Amino acid sequence: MQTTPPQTPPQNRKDTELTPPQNRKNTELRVDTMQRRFMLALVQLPPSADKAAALDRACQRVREAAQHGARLVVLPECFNSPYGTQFFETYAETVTPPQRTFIALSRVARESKVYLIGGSFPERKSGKFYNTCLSFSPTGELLAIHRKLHLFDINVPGEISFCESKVLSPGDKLTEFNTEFGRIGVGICYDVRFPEMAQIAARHGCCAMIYPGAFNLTTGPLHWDLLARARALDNQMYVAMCSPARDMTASYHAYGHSIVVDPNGVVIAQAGQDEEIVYAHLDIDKIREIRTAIPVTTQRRFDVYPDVARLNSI
Ligand SMILES: NC(=O)CC(=O)C(=O)O
Repeated sequence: MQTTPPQTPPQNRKDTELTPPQNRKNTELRVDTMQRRFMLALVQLPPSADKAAALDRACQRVREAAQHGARLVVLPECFNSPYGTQFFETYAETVTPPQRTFIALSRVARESKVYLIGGSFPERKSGKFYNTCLSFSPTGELLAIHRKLHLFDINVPGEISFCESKVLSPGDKLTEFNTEFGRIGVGICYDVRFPEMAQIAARHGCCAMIYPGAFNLTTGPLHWDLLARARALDNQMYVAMCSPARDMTASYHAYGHSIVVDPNGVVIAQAGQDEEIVYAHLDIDKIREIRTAIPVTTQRRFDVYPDVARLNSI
């Protein structure tokens, strides 16, 4: 985690540098310049063991989303590798130097002129492995690297047992970046279960929290929608979660149902279980309206309980 306050003004900063809360007016939406309405697309792709084919298909669908007017496009968790600890080392790539996945995502973001939150892929770095999401600008510039902070280690007896930490290491920082629509926070899948991340992003002025994710047939029906709605309502911000499509022949059965929730906690777009692109208009003014009507953002009692954003100050 970064410990010294960055000097660069937020609008000129690119990636994961976060202004410490004490230097910023909390709860202010970061909409300085800006375009107040834009289209988000979640690309729900089928899982594939063929990395090159999956990457091609992802790029093709990003172009399609851009042609439909999307300005921010999101891919699913592990979109070009099977999701399983036995696969991560085989499919892993480096970010430095950039390898195939980085190069293809950067190129398609540039060619399609979209912001791209490139799902995730297994990353190899200094002898360790991470579940990593790269975000690119419409010029193909790398804006942010998010390494899944909370690893998916669960055991629901008789249902599902998964232990990402057998192979993966956790990331160690929060991820936000600026766009002309507003500031965007990024997490990966299991990260959505940890409300502090979204809360901090909201208090840093983010308009949306975006999670590439791959829930399963046990936790998906139970928690997927509920978590997306909870993070959105608690923080009066947009929340989107982008899943792989379901494939019952794959080793991991993803839930699907990619979802976009508005700052009232209302689901405004949702996929089924198959391959699909879901579109939603995000309206920055709506956040302000909702926060004005039900002003919990400014009614917090930090005199009684601590400001979590300060506790997690980076
Ligand atoms: N796959 C994940 O990281 C998380 C998940 O499936 C769950 O939280 O449930």
